[in-house]
This record gives sequence, C-alpha cells and structure tokens, in this order.
Amino acid sequence: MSLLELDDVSVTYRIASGEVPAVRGVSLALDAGAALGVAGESGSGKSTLAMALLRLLPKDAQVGGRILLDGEDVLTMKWGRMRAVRWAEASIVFQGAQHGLNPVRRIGEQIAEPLLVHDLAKPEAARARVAELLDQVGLPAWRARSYPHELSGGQRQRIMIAMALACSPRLIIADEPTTALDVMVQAQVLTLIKDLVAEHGISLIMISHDLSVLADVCDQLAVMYAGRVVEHGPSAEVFHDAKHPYSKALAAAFPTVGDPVSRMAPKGLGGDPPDPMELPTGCAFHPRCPVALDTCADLDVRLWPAGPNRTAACVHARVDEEVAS
Ligand SMILES: Nc1ncnc2c1ncn2[C@@H]1O[C@H](COP(=O)(O)OP(=O)(O)OP(=O)(O)O)[C@@H](O)[C@H]1O
Repeated sequence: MSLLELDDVSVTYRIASGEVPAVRGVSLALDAGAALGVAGESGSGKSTLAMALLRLLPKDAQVGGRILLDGEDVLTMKWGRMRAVRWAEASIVFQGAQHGLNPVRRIGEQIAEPLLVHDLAKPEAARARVAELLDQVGLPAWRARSYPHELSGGQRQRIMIAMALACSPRLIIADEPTTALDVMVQAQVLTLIKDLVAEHGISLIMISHDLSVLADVCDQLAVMYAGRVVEHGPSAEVFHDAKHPYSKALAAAFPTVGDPVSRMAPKGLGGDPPDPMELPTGCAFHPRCPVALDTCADLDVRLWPAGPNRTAACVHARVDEEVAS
C-alpha cells in the first residue's frame, strides 16, 4: 500500500465574485521512502494541493476527493487526530523561512516546540534532540541560543528543515524550499534535503516551478497545469523526454549546465496561464499549445497512458487507443 494516496482531489475557493477551481481531480500515489516532485507555473495549484494534504487551507476552500495517509483519510479525520498527524507523521517546509520563524523566540525553543507539543520528549531530552537536529542540518549546537535575525536566509531554511524533521515524520512536504535563497545556498539546501530523506527513509513531496531541481531530487514527477496533473512519470524521463507540450516547454525553460546547445535556446511559451474562473474548454492548455488540434478545444481530456509507467493528458502522447484528429 502507498504511504500517501490522492484520489480525485479537488479544491475550490469560494470568493465574493464566484468559485476558483484551484485543484481539479488530482490522483497520485507516493510509496514509502519515495520522492515525488510537483511542478507547474505560478497559479497552477501546487501550493493549494500541498496545503490540502495537511488540511491547512483557509475556511473558504472546499476540498473534495480522498487523501489517504497510510490508509486513513486526512479529509475526514477528527481535528485532534489531524493535529497529531501534523509534524509527527507529516510535516511541511514552506518557502521563505523567515516568515515561518517567530522573531522573538530562540531557535532552540522553536525547534523543540513540536516535540513538546506532541509530548514526544521532556524538556531535557528535547534540548538534546535539538542539538542532534542542528547537527543533521549542518549547524553547530550553540545556534539553539540564536534568534532568527542572527541567521542568514540559508541557515533559517536549515532551521525549518530541522523543525520538519523534529518528530521523525514519515512524510515531508517541501513547498518551494529554496526559492528565496541565492543559487549557491539553494544547491546546499537541496543536497541537504536529498541526503536527509534518503538517510532517514522519509517520503518527500517537493513543489517547485523548476523542473530541473525536481528531476535532481525526486524519483517521480507530476506536472500541473490549471489545477490538473497533465503529466506524470519517472522524473528523468519526464524531464528529458516530456510527452506533454506544456511539460516540454517547462523543461526547456530550465536548461542545466552541460545540456546540449539545442536545449539552451528553448522556445518560450506564449500567453499566460488561464484564470481558473475562466478556464478554456476542452484541454485547458490548447490556447497556448504549439501542437493543438481543432479538436483539443472540445476534448474530454484525461491522463492517458503515454508509455511504461507514464501518463500524459495530451492526444499526441496517447499510446493506447486510436485518437480522433
Ligand atoms: N485563498 C485563496 N482564495 C482564492 N483563490 C486562491 C486562494 N489561494 C490561491 N488561490 C488561487 O488558486 C489558484 C492556485 O494557486 P496556488 O497558490 O495553489 O498556485 P501555485 O501553483 O502554488 O502558485 P505559486 O507557484 O505562485 O505559489 C490561483 O489561481 C490562485 O489565485
């Protein structure tokens, strides 16, 4: 059984001017110890999906479908159970560490808090655990006495990772964990995440708009567009041989050093992502798609098999059935 199973998950925000379908029918599974990357442009629904996993969405968000964590549906859990699950079984690292830390409390107290709140350690054992966690994220034990403003952005993000690890969760959700950091520090933090999840056998969901980062850290990739997963498969295959034209454009937008010259000059995608309140008919990507057919505007688009262990929501990628063109 998968550690995490998403079955037809949808999230709709109800706002004054109507309904915003931010996530639409997402089904994904994550095995214990595996790492799944979720990619997509700004507004594609990645953060909404991540927040839905731990029921951290605001009240105006209506969530449908099933989110099974070790077989237990997160969406129907009692609040007491939900609070126990957060940190202890699954924790989340947000982008921009400085916003997540309390500026007037010492780092050590903040890392120890989830341990004390969940009654997983007495104060003395928690202090020892804080030193151990600081060591795991590459910081000296004396940093426990520092305040957040005494640390760099990269060090603060390491603290957030230490907090996420504190209760030894089985799943960590990392939402753009390195976006606010400079390139060198980004690489260090990514290596740290990669090493820690491998060492502790933790499952990881990492969210980013950068497919190359996800391909480096994750085994599987899901690409989101307008609230839907439009491609899913082994990360190296999706990154180097995308089947969906949107994933192709996204992969081409992040060439890596050493790539052949052909990949260094990607054709940019025209247009903007659609407003979720005014989604195009059929395939939501068709107005921007360089290979769209007339029929794509009316298509009942779904994730079709697109090769071994791969799916893509594009008629050009289907391998199972005859398609109308
Ligand atoms: N609280 C909210 N109320 C109404 N609409 C929202 C709310 N939060 C997000 N949205 C809308 O839901 C859609 C998905 O947003 P979301 O933040 O999940 O996307 P994202 O892919 O994570 O983008 P980014 O990379 O910019 O964080 C967007 O159209 C956004 O405007």
